[in-house]
Amino acid sequence: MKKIIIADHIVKTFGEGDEQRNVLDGMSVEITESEFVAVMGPSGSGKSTLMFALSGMDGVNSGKVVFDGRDLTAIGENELSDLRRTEMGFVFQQPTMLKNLNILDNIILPSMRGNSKNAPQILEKARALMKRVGIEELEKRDITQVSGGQLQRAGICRALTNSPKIIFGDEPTGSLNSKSAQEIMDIFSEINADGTAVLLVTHDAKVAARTERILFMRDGKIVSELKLPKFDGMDMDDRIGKITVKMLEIGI
Ligand SMILES: Nc1ncnc2c1ncn2[C@@H]1O[C@H](COP(=O)(O)OP(=O)(O)OP(=O)(O)O)[C@@H](O)[C@H]1O
Repeated sequence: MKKIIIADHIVKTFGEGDEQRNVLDGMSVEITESEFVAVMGPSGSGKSTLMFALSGMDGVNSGKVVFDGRDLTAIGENELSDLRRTEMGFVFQQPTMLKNLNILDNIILPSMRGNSKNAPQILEKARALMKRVGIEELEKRDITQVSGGQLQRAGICRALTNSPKIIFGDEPTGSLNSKSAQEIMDIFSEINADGTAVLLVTHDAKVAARTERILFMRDGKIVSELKLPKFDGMDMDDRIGKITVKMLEIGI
């Protein structure tokens, strides 16, 4: 299978002088096309920093990140931001949306930038996605007039409107109740089943248990990983058990 991301001995340093610290400590990782991956680890172990490095949202001090054949450490900021906009999707714990735009306009805004000639197709895609995640009735609503789960669904539609090759999620279910979290994970599973790679940073074993490879981080390194078969909707307890045992084994 083709590798969509190859990160080779990446180092990311924060702080200066005595405070200087390698938050990513020369780590390497590869993500395959259409993989469903979770990154777990204690607070401060570098999970979000890794996600920022793999997506080119933040640079690295040394090492290389190759995304679909392009070296993110060697291309300019404009090319990088185009690449992020067109080939990657991002979902955060709290979707940042503009208060003066309705849900639909928030969803299409990033895809429209520099691409207004494709407005009809973008609109069509956005509406199809909204239907798929069950928020088609909400397109005219203000972002303050929907629930957290509905807003997160809108965030996922926004991330998918450009048909990215990978979705990065940083604690995407972190602010949702367990029913909404479950529904959002169903959506991520479907997106992945359609062939989009999904990489989720999470503290939640229930979220990680839906994926097929879990990377465990500590002190800026991947210290272990766990592979799981595709989730069949039945074996949740067993998967959570395996993750818990692994975490105990490696002491995180
Ligand atoms: N811009 C920054 N400047 C200085 N230090 C930073 C910066 N961003 C992150 N750090 C530090 O790097 C370390 C790793 O942060 P990161 O957010 O990647 O951890 P994490 O594993 O995602 O943690 P959490 O689970 O709490 O979100 C932390 O000690 C954090 O304080």
